[in-house]
Amino acid sequence: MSEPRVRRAEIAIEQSHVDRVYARLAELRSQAEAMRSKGYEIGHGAQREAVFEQASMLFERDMMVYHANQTLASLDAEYEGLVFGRLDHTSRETVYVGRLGIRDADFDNLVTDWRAPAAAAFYQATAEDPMDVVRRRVIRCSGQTVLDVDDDVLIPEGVPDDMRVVGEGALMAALGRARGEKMRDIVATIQKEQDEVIRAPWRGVTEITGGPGTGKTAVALHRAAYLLYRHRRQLGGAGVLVIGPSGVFTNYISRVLPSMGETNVELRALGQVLDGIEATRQDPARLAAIKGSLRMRKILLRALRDTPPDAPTEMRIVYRGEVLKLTAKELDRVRRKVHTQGGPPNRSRVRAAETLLAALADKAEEYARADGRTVDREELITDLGERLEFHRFLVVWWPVLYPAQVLRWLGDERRLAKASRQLLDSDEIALLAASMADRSRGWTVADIALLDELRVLLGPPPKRRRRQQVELEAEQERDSTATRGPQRPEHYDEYSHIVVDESQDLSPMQWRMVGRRGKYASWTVVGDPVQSSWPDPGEAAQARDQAFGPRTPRRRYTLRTNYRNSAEIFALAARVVAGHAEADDLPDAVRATGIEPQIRGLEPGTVEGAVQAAVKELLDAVEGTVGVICAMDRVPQVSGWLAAQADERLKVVGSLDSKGLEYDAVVLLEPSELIRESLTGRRVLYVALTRATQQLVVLASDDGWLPDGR
Ligand SMILES: Nc1ncnc2c1ncn2[C@@H]1O[C@H](COP(=O)(O)OP(=O)(O)OP(=O)(O)O)[C@@H](O)[C@H]1O
Repeated sequence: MSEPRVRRAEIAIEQSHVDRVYARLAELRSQAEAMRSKGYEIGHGAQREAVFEQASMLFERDMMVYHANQTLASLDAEYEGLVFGRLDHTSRETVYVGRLGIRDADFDNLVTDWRAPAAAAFYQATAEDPMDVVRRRVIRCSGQTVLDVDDDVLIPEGVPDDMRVVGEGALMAALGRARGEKMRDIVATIQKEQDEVIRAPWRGVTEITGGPGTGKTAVALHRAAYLLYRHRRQLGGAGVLVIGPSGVFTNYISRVLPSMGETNVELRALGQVLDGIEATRQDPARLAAIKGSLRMRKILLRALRDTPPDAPTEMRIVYRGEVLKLTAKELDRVRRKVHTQGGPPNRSRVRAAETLLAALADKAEEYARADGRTVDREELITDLGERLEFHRFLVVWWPVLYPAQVLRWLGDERRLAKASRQLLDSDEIALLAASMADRSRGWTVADIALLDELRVLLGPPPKRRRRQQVELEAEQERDSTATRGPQRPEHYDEYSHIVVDESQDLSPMQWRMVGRRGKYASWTVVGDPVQSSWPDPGEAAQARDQAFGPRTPRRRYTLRTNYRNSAEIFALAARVVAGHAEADDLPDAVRATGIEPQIRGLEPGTVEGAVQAAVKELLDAVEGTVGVICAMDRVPQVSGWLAAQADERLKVVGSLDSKGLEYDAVVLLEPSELIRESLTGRRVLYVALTRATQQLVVLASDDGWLPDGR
């Protein structure tokens, strides 16, 4: 038979299996729906029963409805193809591999879940170690239709006469395909080195390093899905948290886990870790470096111990006809005493009251001594402690404090200077105070870690005040940022597994924030030191080690193949970062396209037109997305230039927000500006240069960004 006829025949064989799978899926769906209705019926019946029976029935109903809903959610998830692989073993047994495991009515496997041990050979078998697999087949579907098949023969001498082999290069075909707005899963083409990381043991810390495009993010997400499948009992309850650098990024990766049937993983950007607030704005590099450094912890601690701006500066209270007066200095002494006894201020109210009463008693004794009298301290303390006026004073002098409020105090330069003695210089103080004083623009991503630190340092407000806190913070955010409904209202610390992507960029304060959520967790940590935009890696490493805990075992994997960029594009990126990375840190790009990246000079006054022309050209040249990457503060201007080019495939992003993203084609505007705006200049430029899969146009008015200016 000719090759096209063989291919058609093989596609037809796989189509008949895929049809059986979908028919069975429809049956399972209606069973799940029936179970859900039955669950609701039990609930209705229960209303008429005795209370204890009602409770157990309601529980049963909840479980049934829960399970039915879970099943329906995973059956309904959007997939590009439920069945994507097939293994033919030497024993002639065949195993179909897919996103879910499905059995027929006789309990025989129709599809094996990709995460099950029986599917491991799909990813791990090689010609050297074929694991009894004669033929590995990738099946490409659109909806329920098989479009193509692609085979690898692992034991050529084991191919039986009636087995046909079609095509080659499922991976290359997948890499060459156009990119959409959201990342796709890679279950059908996971490579062996990646599979090893995905299936690594769940305990401890698994570190994944590798250059751009090596699949670190894809691997980390598939690992989350794998771990939940294999260790749901240990990990499912407290849940899995995935932390990404930005909301744009979490949105980009949001479809990967649902497409594998996992809907219970929480994705959060660094600006969204704190419930109720969503920060998207980035600070300029110098300011971000101050806010992210460990010095801030001490500054915050000093700030919250300072006298609140509205606190009264004097106390007067009448006891037995005599005015007892505490001056500002004396009140400060009392405040210091309460703080030095430790404990978060919101939990130290009672101690504050006791210390204040003791100071009043001291004062009364001091007056009495002068007149040769004595004072009954106990009586004084009981009497004053029960007075309404005393409590009225206490609530304003030792108010319940909220993180947002204390952080705003630092907008007062004098107060900040006091809190940052010997920690910040005067320029840094001016910069930080100006940022905290500016209420018009809401919080930045770096502020979230500070708010979280304060949350812990201040301690929880009394219960009835918590609602007020949410309202206060919401009110402060209303103008500039959107509020999110709290998903996990308390118990922040209970995630069982945390995935941190782009971990090279977490500041020490962000590591503290994330570490707080993983006190008992195992970790998957993804990063590439060469792409780092954080200026003090030593301090960040220290905070990271603390987040993991001192005795947590670690294992490290390095991925070395760049699946994203064409070899031509990556060669330019590698040249630009050469002096800032060891050759061993740079991956190999596997796919050549024959299209070199273009570098076009810009003359003054031609920038807008040049951007518009390059964008138009690239939108015509590629089928998928086109990204325009520029310096962070240029984004509004460039978006304005492209407002008329209404095309959903076009996105404008600032350099820092381009982390982790990818486009079919990229226009990179003024690379020297990217270097200047960041404290780790070339590394950020390297990130921007490695976002394109097919075509790259660099528009530059100078050559300073190229090594040797060439
Ligand atoms: N085995 C694979 N099969 C198909 N596509 C793959 C495979 N591995 C990686 N890719 C693709 O390569 C691209 C890069 O992957 P990913 O974004 O995970 O890389 P990364 O290492 O996180 O990159 P960066 O550090 O630049 O953010 C994605 O489009 C991903 O789907």
